[in-house]
Formats: sequence, C-alpha cells, structure tokens
Amino acid sequence: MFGLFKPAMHRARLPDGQVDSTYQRLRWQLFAGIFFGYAGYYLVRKNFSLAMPYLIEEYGYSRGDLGVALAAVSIAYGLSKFLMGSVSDRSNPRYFLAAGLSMSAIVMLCFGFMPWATSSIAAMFILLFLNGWFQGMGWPACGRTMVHWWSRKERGEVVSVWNVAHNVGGGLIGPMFLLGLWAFNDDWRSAFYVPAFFALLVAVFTLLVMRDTPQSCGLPSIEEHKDDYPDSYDASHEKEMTAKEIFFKYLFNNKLLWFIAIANAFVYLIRYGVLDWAPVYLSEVKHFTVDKSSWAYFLYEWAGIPGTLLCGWMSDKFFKGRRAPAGILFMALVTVAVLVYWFNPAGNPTVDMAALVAIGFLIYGPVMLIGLYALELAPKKAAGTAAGLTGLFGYLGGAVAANAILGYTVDHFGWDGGFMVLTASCGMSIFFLTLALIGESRLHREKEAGQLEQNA
Ligand SMILES: O=P(O)(O)OC[C@H](O)CO
Repeated sequence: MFGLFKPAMHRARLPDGQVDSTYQRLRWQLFAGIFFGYAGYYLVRKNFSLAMPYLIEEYGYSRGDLGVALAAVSIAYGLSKFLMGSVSDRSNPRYFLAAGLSMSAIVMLCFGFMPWATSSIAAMFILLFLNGWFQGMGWPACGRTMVHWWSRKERGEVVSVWNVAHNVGGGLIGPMFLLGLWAFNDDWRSAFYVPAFFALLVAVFTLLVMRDTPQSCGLPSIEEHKDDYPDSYDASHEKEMTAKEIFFKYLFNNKLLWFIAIANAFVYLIRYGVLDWAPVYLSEVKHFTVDKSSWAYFLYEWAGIPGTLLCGWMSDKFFKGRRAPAGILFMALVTVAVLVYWFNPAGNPTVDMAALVAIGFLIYGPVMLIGLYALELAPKKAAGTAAGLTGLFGYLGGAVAANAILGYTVDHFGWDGGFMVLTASCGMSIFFLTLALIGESRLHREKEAGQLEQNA
C-alpha cells in the first residue's frame, strides 16, 4: 500500500522468556490505542448535528437542506468503511488510524474557522462527504488490530468492550459543546473546533501507542501464542493478501458474510430510525418537552454500553462463541420493545422512556456482534474488508433508509406506517441472522463429518 501505511516488517522472535510479558504489555497498550482512538473518531463524527440549530437560525437553511448535507456522512462512511477497509487490511494501523482521525479533525477545523465552509449546502455536503470518508478509516484499523492481537475465544469480550468506545465518544460531544460555549463566549462554532482539538490529541496518542502485527514486534502469532486456531486456519493466513485475493477468494463467494451484511442493513435501519426520529416522534405523538426528549436521546446511547457488554458476554459464554444466536435473541427482544414504544398510549412517559432505553440497550449488541461475526468469517488479513462490507450495507442500506424511507413513510402513512417499517425490519434482521445460523451449523457439521472420516 501507500509507502507510509505499508504493513510493518516481521522482526526476529524475542526470547521465549519475554514473549508472555511483552504480549501482555502490548495488548493493554494497543487496547488503549483502539479504544480512545475510536472514541476520538466519534467526537468528530456526530458533532455537526449540534451546530444545526444555529445554521438554521443564522443562515436560514431548511431542515431538509441540512438533512441532505448530513446524508453525505452516511453515504461516504458506508462506501469508505468498505473500500478503505480493504486498504486497511494491507496497512499499518498505527499510521492508518491516526491519519484518518487527523484528517477528520482537520475537516472539522475548516467548519470551525473558515466561513466558506458553512456558506452553502454544496460546501457542507463536500466537506461532510470528506469527513465520512476519513471516518471510514477508523473501524477497519481497529478491527485489524483486534484480530491480530486477540484469539478467537477472547474476541467476543474484547470486541464488546472496545465497541462501547463509540457510545463513550458520541456521549461526550454534548458536554464538550457546553464546555466550548462556556470557554469561547457562546461561540457555537466551538461545536466544531473543540472536539477537533481533542481528536487531534487522541490522534497523537494513537500514533505513540499503536503497533502493527505481533510478528512485527518479535512475537508469535496470537493463534500460536494462545493455541487457539479458527476452523479454517492455515499458515497462509499470516501472509498479507492482495486486494484481488481478498475480494474474490474470501468475500464475494462468502454466503454467510452476505447474510449478515443484509441483516446489518435492517439492524441499522432500526438503530438510526429509532434514534434519529425519537425527538420528533416523542414531541409530536407523546407530547414530550425538548429537554425530556434530549434526555431520552442521551439514555438511548448510553444504555447501549451495558447492553453491548451483556450481548458479547452471552455470545462467548452462553452460546460458546457463536454470534448468530445472541444476535437473534437480542433482535427478538428489540421487536418487543419497538411494539411497546409504538402502542403505548400518550400520557405514559415512563413507559415510553423505558421502551426507548430498552431499544438502546438491546440494539447495540447485534450492531457489535455483526461486526465481530464479519471479522471472524474471513481470514484475519481480510477482516477489515469483511467488516467493511457489513458497514456498506448498514450505512447505505440502513442509515440512509432510516432517514429517507422512514421520513417519507411517516409523511404519507403516519407514524403507524413508520412503525410497520421498523417492525418489518426487526423481522428481516432475524430472518437473515437465522440463515447465517443455519449456514454456519451446516459448515460445522460438514467439518466434523470430514474429521470423523479422517480419523476412521
Ligand atoms: O457504526 P460504526 O461503523 O461506527 O460502528 C459502530 C460500532 O462500533 C459497531 O460495532
């Protein structure tokens, strides 16, 4: 890949006595890098929404215009998570993660300090598109790190703990904005430059702590170190792959990966459909005040933290490392919570709030599991591209539809129509996760039968 991002060369193996301690130290160091790194990405992903009321008031933009500009982030992010995911699979995450974050922060600095950046919808669309593109460099670089430094049996827990970084980063934007308003004489543009400043600090931190593969630090592969090999593992999985190999050998013909990518589109339709429309639905139908809806919005995000951890833990311990069953269980419960949120009559705000928090608690588990599942369905040198494919479906199929299709449906068929779309999406996500589960069980059976034949 580009010179700067080239994967780090393998180094001579450290003496056996140093392997354990070096692995342990580096894993803590790298986890800090990807956790704070990804939280940093969310600081400059979601902050544009905070400036929107001021853009409407000061520049007279309509909600529709700003919605179009905002869609640029989802479109670019979905494409980039996939395409830059493939670049990331052939890149050193130490530089890749820091570069994406720095570029994203620079875009936000443009919004903060350059008046032309907010002078037209076209300018905002282009800048937000660029931001979405740089944002797509975050997840795959973190994914590459996790699959190289944690073995299959450990991954459920590590991915679920890492995954809450995005709730932490997303949740910090609000307080950071208040800090900016206080420190910079109520300048609303601080919504751009304050998080950008912190994101740049995080980028420097990641540059200092991140490393590439264990072999580039003189260590054995994680599979050898933990004696924990995936079903289809062979020595060729330690070799960096070409884009052609990744796409044609491991992606396009991987049926299970396609099933979970389609499931992800429906999961993201619910994730963003419920979240983005909550303030409007709650005020129009349930007569919530603005401050109450803001709290509901905040609680939805933060309820995702314990929910994600529980889901990852259950999938590791309860379902023995299988991802689809936990995903199906959580999506079935999401369906129940969506129905309560829909049918609860106005005047019972506690039930509405509880239903919304329950959806937040439950939906982020499947969001995380699908990413993790994708990492596991491809060899580790193709993991970023595999996760990127699910992101492509999640954002281009789910997030964009959550805004466009849901808005259009509610306009023409009322909120009942909108909730029918959400409920149908729950059903479709369960359907595609079930197809993945059936496919995976068949593969396991074939493998076991093959082993029995060999032993006979
Ligand atoms: O929507 P993304 O791509 O930022 O991913 C969020 C979570 O990390 C999914 O695992």
